[in-house]
Amino acid sequence: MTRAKAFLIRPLPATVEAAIATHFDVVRAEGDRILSAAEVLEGARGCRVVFVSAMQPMGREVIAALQPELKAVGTVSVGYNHIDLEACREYGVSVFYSPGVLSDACADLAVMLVLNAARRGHEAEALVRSGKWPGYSNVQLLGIGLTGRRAGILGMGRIGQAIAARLRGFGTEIHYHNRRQLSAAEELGATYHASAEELLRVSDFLVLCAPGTPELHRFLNRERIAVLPENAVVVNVSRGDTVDDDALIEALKSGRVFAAGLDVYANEPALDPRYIELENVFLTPHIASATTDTRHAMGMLVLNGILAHDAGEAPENQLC
Ligand SMILES: O=CC(=O)O
Repeated sequence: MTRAKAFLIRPLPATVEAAIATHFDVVRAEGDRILSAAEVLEGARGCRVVFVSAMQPMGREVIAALQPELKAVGTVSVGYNHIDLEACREYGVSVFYSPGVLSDACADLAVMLVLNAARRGHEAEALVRSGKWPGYSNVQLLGIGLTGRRAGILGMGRIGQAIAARLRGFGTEIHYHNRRQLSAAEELGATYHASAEELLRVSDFLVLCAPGTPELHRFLNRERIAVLPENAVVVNVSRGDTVDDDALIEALKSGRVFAAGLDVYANEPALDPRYIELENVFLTPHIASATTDTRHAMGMLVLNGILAHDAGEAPENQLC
C-alpha cells in the first residue's frame, strides 16, 4: 500500500523525524529557512501533510494550490498567525499546533531576558571578554533589581502564567492584562488590569507574551511607551511586530526605557540594525522554546494530533 507523503519545511529533532517516518513518506526541504510560496508548492506537491514552524507563511494561495491532496498542516509552534485558518477551513485542511509543552521553556527564556536586560548581563559579559575590565567597582554596570518591583504581563495564557510563577520567586509583584480576568492568575497573586494602558502604568518590567494578532500590531508605540514608569524594562517573547521599533529604539537611546530584552523581531531573521548598536538591548534569536526536550515534545504533540484526528478523535491541539 502506498503511504501518504509528508513535507517537512524545516528540520525537526531526529526523534520526531523518525516518528513521522514511521507513518508517512517524508519529503524534506533543503536547508533550514523560511520558504517562498513557490518553494512550498514545489516541495509539498502531492503531500497529504505539511509540517511547518513559526513564521513560515501558509497563505490562501498555497493552501488552495495544494488541493486536493493536502489534508493537514502541522505547525511546530504555539503561534499560528502565519497560517490562513480561514482558507484551511474552506479547503477542509485540518491544522494542528503545539501549545502547553513549551510554556516552561518560553517562561525560562522570558525571565532570562528580564534578568539580562535589568542586570546588564550581556554588557557585563562583554566587558570581561574584552580584557578591559579594570576590576571591582562600586559604580560599574549598575542595574535594576527585581525584588519589590512590578512586572506587567501582557497576555496571561499558559506562558504568561509560567512567567508570573517564576517572577514571583524573585519577589516581583505581578500585574497582568488579558482579554478576560483569570482565576488561575489570581491564585498566582497577580493583579488584573482591565485595560492595557492601566497595566503599562505599573509595568517596571513589561513582558509581552500575548499571541501575535492584528490587534496587537505595533502595540508598544510612542504613546504607550510614554505611559511606562521611568526606567522600565521591556521584554518581548510574543511576535516582533507587537513593538513599534522606531518608538522603542528612540526610548532606549534617550534612556526613557532603561533596557530591553528581545527574542522576536518584525522581519526575522533581519532585525532593525539600530538594535545591534544599542548597549541596553539584550538580543536572542527567537529561541524561547529551544530546549531539546521541548522541541521533541512540540513535534510529537503535532504528529500525535494528526494521527489522532486520522483515527477519528478530536485532539485538543487541533485549530480547525
Ligand atoms: O514563536 C514560536 C512559537 O510560536 O512556538
